[in-house]
Amino acid sequence: MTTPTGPSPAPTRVLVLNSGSSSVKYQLIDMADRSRLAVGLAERIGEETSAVSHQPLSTGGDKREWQGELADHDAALAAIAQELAADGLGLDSPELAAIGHRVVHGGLKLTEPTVIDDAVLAEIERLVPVAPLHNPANVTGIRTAQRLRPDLPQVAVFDTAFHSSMPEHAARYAIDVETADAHRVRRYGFHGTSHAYVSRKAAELLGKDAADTNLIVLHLGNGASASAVRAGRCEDTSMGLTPLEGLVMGTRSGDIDPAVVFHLGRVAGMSADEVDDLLNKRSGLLGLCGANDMREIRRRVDAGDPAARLAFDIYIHRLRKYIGAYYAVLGRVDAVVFTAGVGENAAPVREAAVAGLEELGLAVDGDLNAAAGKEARLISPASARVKVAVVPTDEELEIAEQSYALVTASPGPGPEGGAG
Ligand SMILES: Nc1ncnc2c1ncn2[C@@H]1O[C@H](COP(=O)(O)OP(=O)(O)O)[C@@H](O)[C@H]1O
Ligand SMILES: CC(=O)OP(=O)(O)O
Ligand SMILES: [Mg+2]
Repeated sequence: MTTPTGPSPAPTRVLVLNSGSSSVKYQLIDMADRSRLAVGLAERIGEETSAVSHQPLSTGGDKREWQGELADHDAALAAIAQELAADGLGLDSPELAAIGHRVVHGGLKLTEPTVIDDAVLAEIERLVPVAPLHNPANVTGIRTAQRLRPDLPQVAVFDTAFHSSMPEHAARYAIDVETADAHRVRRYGFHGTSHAYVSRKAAELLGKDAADTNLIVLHLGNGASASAVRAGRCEDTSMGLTPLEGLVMGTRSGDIDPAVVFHLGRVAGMSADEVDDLLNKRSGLLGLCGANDMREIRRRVDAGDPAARLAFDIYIHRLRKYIGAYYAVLGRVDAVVFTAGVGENAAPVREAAVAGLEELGLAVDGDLNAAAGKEARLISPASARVKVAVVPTDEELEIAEQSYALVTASPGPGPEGGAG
């Protein structure tokens, strides 16, 4: 057999950046075999105690961790680039095919993975007011990556994309249509990359065709959202115009009577920005009991702390309301699926979320639920009519898949493919 000679092989690696308000999660993935070459996290950006943890998986090297000050996202990306370069995986590598960015809000126009140009970046910036915790960090991540590799396609994959299939009766608020349309006030939904990925994996786990599968997907991380998925399409989701609506989250209130905002303005003299800050950053589990990490809340619940107990109960009550609502939206449910940090790890949350719902065909098996695992798995008894599943999300792989597919897509019939 001869070794073919000719041009060097096309690049197959994608660097995925998931920039949050104070952190950047990243993964370098080789799409030739979907292997992770490196994964890492820069956190507490903007504080003196910023930290980077980097795991070079391709070399089998040990995890490297250090603390120091990363003044801003620019500094964080420079540190990430340095860590990658130390393993011979630097951003200057000719093997990089694209950088894929998680972008939280794409609005009405950006509903597909998109190669970022000036107009796309301007649109992501225009949407900052409706994703104030997320889009600014996404913009910084994109700008810095563009500066480091101006020649490389930068691809945006939007959290809102999967939910753009929502029917109008789920996407619209019941407010004056002209006002809503003039200001594009409607429900967009978020965490869509996760809901899409987890829905596909859940159908596989159930051994069913996605086209014949109805799911309630519960993405419970720091931000949290539920979605009703019929045949692989989103029919409703709990987040709305912004990632504030819906479930109780780490620091966000989720659903409240909108009149709370006017009331606080009138009786507490709070400005719109102050209420925004209250509901996004000082509410949810943190506002209720002073902690937003479910592990700490469970420890305190087990120790008999009443504030933690009430916070947990409020969190669960809201979750159960959405399970009931989406059961009714879908009519028939094949599975309730838990994912993200809390959903994948917190057995007491999963147990409490479906406790007493046997009449709806829902139950968890105590042993299966308690067993830790990294794989997609069923935790309902074999006899359950509606399955309950834990499916680890993988937003980074999904972003890499979509970015790579976009930059390697055939541009249409060329000289070889044409009728000639
Ligand atoms: N073993 C665990 N038990 C309970 N909660 C956990 C566990 N591990 C992680 N979590 C929760 O997961 C949350 C983070 O989830 P994650 O999906 O990583 O969120 P995000 O992507 O929004 O940062 C943490 O705030 C923590 O409450
Ligand atoms: C949209 C959103 O809430 O994202 P995260 O959970 O990463 O904060
Ligand atoms: Mg997340």
